[in-house]
Order: sequence, then structure tokens, then C-alpha cells
Amino acid sequence: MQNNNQRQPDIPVVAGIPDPILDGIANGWKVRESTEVTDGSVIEADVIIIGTGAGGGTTAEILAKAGLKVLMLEEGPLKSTNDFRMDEREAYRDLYQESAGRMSKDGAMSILQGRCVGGTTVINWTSSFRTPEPTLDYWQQEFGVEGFSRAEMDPWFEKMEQRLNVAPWQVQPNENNSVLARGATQLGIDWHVIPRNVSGCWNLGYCGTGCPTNAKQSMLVTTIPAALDNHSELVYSARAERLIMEGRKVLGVEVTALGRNNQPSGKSFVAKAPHVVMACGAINGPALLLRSKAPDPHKRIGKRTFFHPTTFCFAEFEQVIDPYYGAPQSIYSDHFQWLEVSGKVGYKLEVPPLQPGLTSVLLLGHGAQHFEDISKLPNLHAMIALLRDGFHADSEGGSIELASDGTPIIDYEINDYLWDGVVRSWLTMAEIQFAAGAKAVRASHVDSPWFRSWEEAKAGISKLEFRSNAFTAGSAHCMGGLTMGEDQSRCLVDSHGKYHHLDNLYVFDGSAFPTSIGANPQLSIYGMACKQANKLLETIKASA
Ligand SMILES: Cc1cc2nc3c(=O)[nH]c(=O)nc-3n(C[C@H](O)[C@H](O)[C@H](O)COP(=O)(O)OP(=O)(O)OC[C@H]3O[C@@H](n4cnc5c(N)ncnc54)[C@H](O)[C@@H]3O)c2cc1C
Repeated sequence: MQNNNQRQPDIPVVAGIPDPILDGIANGWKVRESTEVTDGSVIEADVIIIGTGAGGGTTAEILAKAGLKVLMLEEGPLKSTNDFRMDEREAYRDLYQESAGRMSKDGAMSILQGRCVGGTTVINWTSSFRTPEPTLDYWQQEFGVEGFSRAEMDPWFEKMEQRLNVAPWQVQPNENNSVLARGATQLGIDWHVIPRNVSGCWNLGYCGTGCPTNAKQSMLVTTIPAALDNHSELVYSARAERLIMEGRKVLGVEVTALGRNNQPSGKSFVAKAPHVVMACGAINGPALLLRSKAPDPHKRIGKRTFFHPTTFCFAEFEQVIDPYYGAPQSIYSDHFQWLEVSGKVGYKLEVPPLQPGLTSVLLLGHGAQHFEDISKLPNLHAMIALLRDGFHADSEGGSIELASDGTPIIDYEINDYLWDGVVRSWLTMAEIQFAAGAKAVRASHVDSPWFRSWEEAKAGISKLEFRSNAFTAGSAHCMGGLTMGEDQSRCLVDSHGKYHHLDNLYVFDGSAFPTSIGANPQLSIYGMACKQANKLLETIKASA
């Protein structure tokens, strides 16, 4: 057991760890920064993969190992082991979309998403869940998705779990996570240990700033090196600007070479291949298709974009929590998740890591009160509830539009249906925190005081008013926008991930989900991409 009154020692800067990317480049991998590609030139390949995150990395390894010449295009920079210094400021600037400042159009939801080689897998918190069965069933019933039953998907999940070393976390949870387990046990709420995709994890807690020890089995240290070992090519800081199309065929991709500060360098090139896989994730995937004016007879591009809108509840404890150290998410509860599949919104309970920069934003407020709140950080705990959006007529998701410069605008509203879930989740979290021994609890709403007892919180939280921008609704789970299913009037890609209205375009990433997942999405994407990339491989072989 951890002694809560004993502070953990300062963690030294991690040094002397091998850097697989630098080693690979030294050994002759084909890796170029986009500005090294000759302006106006054409790169040819068997398959182009746009984006190198969960979907892109998985696909690249499978196709490259089968002997195909794969070209990976990634808009973000290439950063690796030696660049990851557990420094929030550097990480948000270098590894996140819009330097971690991505927001919904009304400013009410903060959206964290990756932008680097390896995508969001480089900065995620390693929780690894298979797609819940009710979600798979719902997709089949509502969208005609085929081949995604529990029995059909499990072998693909198992394959990726083995590839990425997914296993329940064996180490004692940190105090931040223990609060959830303790409070839930007190109240008879069931909880479980989270499986993580790590190998030899040092338990540092800074997964969100890039793993400095290569323990996190992100695409950066697993599938991308495997693809590069098998004669693939990677061009980074390379933004797919537009698809080049003729009739029902994609001929190639216009690529903008990004230079300093992620801005266009003035150079561009074209990539050509008989098959193009989009794996640039939700938000940016739909934006690419909108910029390209891709065929969309039913105006579905960007529609049904989901986020697991996430609510926060903070608690102050007498004992030290040190919420920034240790595996970020190791305990969860689905007690309130599946009470009704498509009725009132369900939610998953987890515990986020509280690095100081992130926490100062999430805590809301300003001035002396904010200073006082953030000063309590070593004794603070936070719990999150991830609302399962997309399973109800009043939860149709957001939509993606284009700004005048072609960048995505995210229109997503917290409506009455979701607000009901927001309030219920705050009540649940506050009750668990008090049951675990919290001395004060605060919902992440500007009008919420620090409540001193569960009775006070119960009365106070129910009175908090809905106002856009008055409370924290964050998201680290961007999903949907290019709905998968066989009903072409509602869906854009078929159950194999092929775009319905083009013959050689595929979407293998989280944007294809017809709803949110109801669990952290990475393993759903790995399993789905693994299945779909193998199917694509069969198709390519059959047509050779
Ligand atoms: C802080 C944080 C913590 C998280 N924790 C977890 C967790 O614990 N468990 C879990 O399951 N999930 C977690 N997630 C989410 C999970 O990592 C993502 O859902 C998943 O990686 C998405 O996979 P993807 O393939 O759809 O897209 P991504 O992994 O985001 O990859 C898309 C890639 O495409 C690139 N790209 C975009 N547009 C273009 C373009 N036009 N041209 C070229 N490249 C482009 C992007 O830069 C990016 O690298 C977390 C996310 C965040 C932000």
C-alpha cells in the first residue's frame, strides 16, 4: 500500500533510453520532412495512408509487411523518445492539434487531439477497452453495419491486444485512482481495473506529454517502425490538402509542405497511388473531404461527430494525492453506463491525470480564488464522466464545417438531453468522492462553490444552471463524421471502410464510428483498422 502521507521523490529527467526513431533513421529508413521533398514533384506508391495515428499506424504495418509500397503522410512533426521531457508546454505546442487549443465553435468544449507522427496514440493515457457489445449491436441494428458482432470482432481485438501488449494494470493504482475504487466500494458501485497498452511502464504519469521510456505501445514505437522496416516511406509535416479525383476514382493527394510553426512553407507536392486510405481521424478527415468536394449526395460529410462530452468533479483531501504521478487511468466504473442503451445518456467513470497546466484550465475561474484552488493541487483529486453520445434521437452529434482557410470548425452543442447527464454525473462523482473521504468537492461549473458535505453538494449541484461556457465539458475522444454502415442515405463508408461514392478511397479511423463508443476508443480503432486493412489487402491481391 502507498503511504499517503509520504511524498513521492522528485522524478529525475529520464535519460539514456534508446530512441527507436533516431536509430531507424540512422539505419536507412525512408523518412523525410516535407520541405525536403522537391517542390512540385510527384511521389508514387501502392497505397497512400493519410495520418499515422491508431488507424493509420495499424494499416501501415499490415500492408507494408505484405510487401506493398506504403507512403505515410502525416501533418504533424516527428518527435520521439528524446523529445519527450514531461513538459506540458512543449508537448501541447508540438504534439496536439491547434497546440491543445482546439475548441467547439461556441467555445464551450475543449478538444484534445494529437498532431504528430503516431497521432493521438503518442499522447493518450493508454486505457484499452474492446468496443462494448451494446455499441456493436446498436450499429448493426441502426446503421446496418455488417461483420461487427462480438464474435466477429473479438479475434481482431485479441490480435491487436497481443501486438500492443494490452493487459490489466498490475501495479497498485495511484491515490488519484484509489479514490474512485474506495468511494465506489463504500457505495456498492462496481468498479474494475483498466487494461493498458504498456510494456515495462515506469509509472511516471506523464503519458499525455509523450512517453519518455517507450513503454507506451503507441504507433510511434510499434507499427510505424515495423512499416518503415518493410520499405515504407514516411513524409511528416505534410498536410493532405485535397484529394485529386476523376469520376469515381481518387488519383492522388495534393500535399502542402508545412514549415515553421506548422504554417505552409510555400512548397507542395503530389502523392499518387491506386489506393488511398484516410486515417486522419475525426474532425480533420471530414474537413479533408469537404475541401476536396468529395461526392456526398446526401450531405453526410462531417455529420454525426461525437465526443464523449466529459464532465469533471474536483475533490480536496486531507491526505496527499499527487494526482500528476502514476498510471493516469487505472480504475473505471461502468455502473452508470448501460442502465439504458438508448434512453437517458449513460456515462463511464474514470480518473484523469492532473498535470498543473491542464488542471489550471479545467478548474475554471480566475484571480485569487483560482490561485487558491490550484495551490491545493497536491491534495486534489478529479473524477471524470464520459457521456455516451449518439444513442438517442436527441443526440445526433455535431457537424464539421470549413473556415475560409479550409481548416475545420466544430459545431457541437450541449443540449438539454446531454445537460441532464452532466448534472447526474456530477452528483454521482460528488457522492463517490465524499464516500472516499473528501473534505470538499466542486463540480466544474463557474457557479459551483466547494461543497463541504454530500448533502450540501446534492442540493447545490441540482441548482447549477445550464449556460454555455459556464462549465467544463472537455473531450479527448473525437469520433464519427464519416458514418460507417450499409444504408447509403445515412452512411458514407461501408462496413469494410470503403467510401460509398468512390471506388478506391478507404476510411480506417475513428471518424467511421456511427456513434460514440461508450469506452475509450483506441482499441476499437485498432481492431477495426486491423480487420479492414486485411480485407483491403485481400482486395488488392485479388485484383493484381
Ligand atoms: C489526452 C488524450 C488521452 C487519451 N487517452 C486515451 C486512452 O487512454 N484510451 C483510449 O482508448 N483513447 C484515448 N485517447 C483517444 C485515442 O488516442 C484516439 O481516439 C485515437 O488515437 C484516434 O485514432 P485515429 O486513428 O482516429 O486518429 P489519430 O490517432 O488522432 O491520428 C490521426 C492523425 O492524422 C493526422 N492528420 C490529420 N489531418 C491530416 C491531414 N490533412 N494530412 C496528414 N495528416 C493528417 C493527425 O496529425 C494525426 O496524427 C486519448 C486522447 C487524448 C487527446
